[in-house]
Amino acid sequence: KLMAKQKVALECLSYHATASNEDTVKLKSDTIPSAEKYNLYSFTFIDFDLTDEDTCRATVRMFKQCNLIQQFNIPYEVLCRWILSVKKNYRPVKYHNWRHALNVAQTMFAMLKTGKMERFMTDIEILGLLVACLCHDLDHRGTNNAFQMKTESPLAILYSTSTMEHHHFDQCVMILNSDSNNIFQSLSMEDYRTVMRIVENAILSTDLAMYFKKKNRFLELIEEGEFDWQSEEKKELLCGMMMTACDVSAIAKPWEVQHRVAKLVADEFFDQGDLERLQLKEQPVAMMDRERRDELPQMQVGFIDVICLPLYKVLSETFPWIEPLYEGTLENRKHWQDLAEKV
Ligand SMILES: CCCOc1ccc(S(=O)(=O)N2CCN(C)CC2)cc1-c1nc(CC)cc(=O)[nH]1
Ligand SMILES: [Zn+2]
Repeated sequence: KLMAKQKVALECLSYHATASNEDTVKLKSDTIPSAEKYNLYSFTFIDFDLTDEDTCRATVRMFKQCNLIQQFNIPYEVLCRWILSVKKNYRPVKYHNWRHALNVAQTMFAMLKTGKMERFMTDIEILGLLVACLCHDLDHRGTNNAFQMKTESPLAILYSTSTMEHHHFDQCVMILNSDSNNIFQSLSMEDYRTVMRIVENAILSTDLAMYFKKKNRFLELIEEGEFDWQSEEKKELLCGMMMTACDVSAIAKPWEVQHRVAKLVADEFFDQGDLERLQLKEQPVAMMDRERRDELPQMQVGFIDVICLPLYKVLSETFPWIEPLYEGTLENRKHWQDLAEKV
C-alpha cells in the first residue's frame, strides 16, 4: 500500500521547469558587472534594488570570482541555463523564494572571500557550498516540515525526517539531470560523487533540527582546540554550520533590511498559521499565529539568543574575519529588545 502511495507521490513531484533557450542566450550574452558593483564581498549586501536579471548576473559573477568556471570546465551556456532553471524552480512565496537563496549564496561567498574561510576549503567544497546555497530551499511551499507531516503531504510520505530539505536536494538533482543543465558534466566520476555528497550534506544541514543535533559535537571539537579541518567528519560539520550561518544571515543585516525581511518571514509563517486554522482546524504555534504578532520582537530576541549568536560567536572565535555577522546580530538584538519592551 505504502509503495503505491510513494509511487504516486513521486509522480506528483517529477514536474520541474527548466530555463528557456531564449533566456539562457540572453544571460549568456549579458555583460557581467564586477563583484564590487554588486557589493558581493560585503556582509551587508542588499538585493532589494536588484532586478531578477541582476540577480542572475550577480550569481554568474560569484562563480567567476571563485574561478569555478575554468576549474571545473563548466560550459558557460550550461552555467547560465542552470542558474535560470534554479531561479525558475523557486516559488513566489513571501520569504523562502529565489531572493532568499541568492542572499544565502552571497553570504557564503562573503564568508569564503572576506571571511577568509576559503583557505580551509578545497575547490570542490567551494563549488559544492555555492551550489548548495542556491539550491537549498528549491520548490519551498512556504510551509515547514511539521505542516507536511500534519497534512500527510506527498513529501512527508516520501521523506519522514527533514522532509523539505530532502525535497530541496531532490529538486537540485532533478535540475542537474535536465538537458544542458548539468554544471558538473565535466567532472570525473570521483569528483562528481564528492561534490554531490557535499551538496547533499549541506542542503540537509539547513534543517534547524539537524543544526541542534550537530551543534554540540561541533562545539566539542572547537573546545578541543587543535582543529584539523581536513578530516571528513569535521569538515562536514563545519560545512553544515556554515550553511546555517548563511541561512539565518538576514538577522545580521542593517536594521532596515532585517526589519523588512522579518516581516516577510512573519507573513509566510502567518499564512501557514491561517492554513492550520482553516484546513486542520487546529491552533497554530505562537510563531505562526497572526493574532499573537505582538510577541514577534520577543520571539526574534529568542531566535537570536538560542540560534544565531551562539553560532556566530563560535564561528568568529575560529574565523575572526566573519565577526561582522556576530556584531550585526548583536546590533539587531538591541532593536528587537527595544520593540519587545515597548509592547
Ligand atoms: C519573524 C517571525 C518570527 O520568526 C521566528 C520566531 C521564532 C523563532 S525560534 O527561534 O523561537 N524557533 C525556531 C525553530 N522553530 C522550530 C521554533 C521557533 C525563529 C523565528 C525566525 N526564524 C527564521 C528562520 C526562518 C528567521 C527569522 O527572522 N526568525
Ligand atoms: Zn533557507
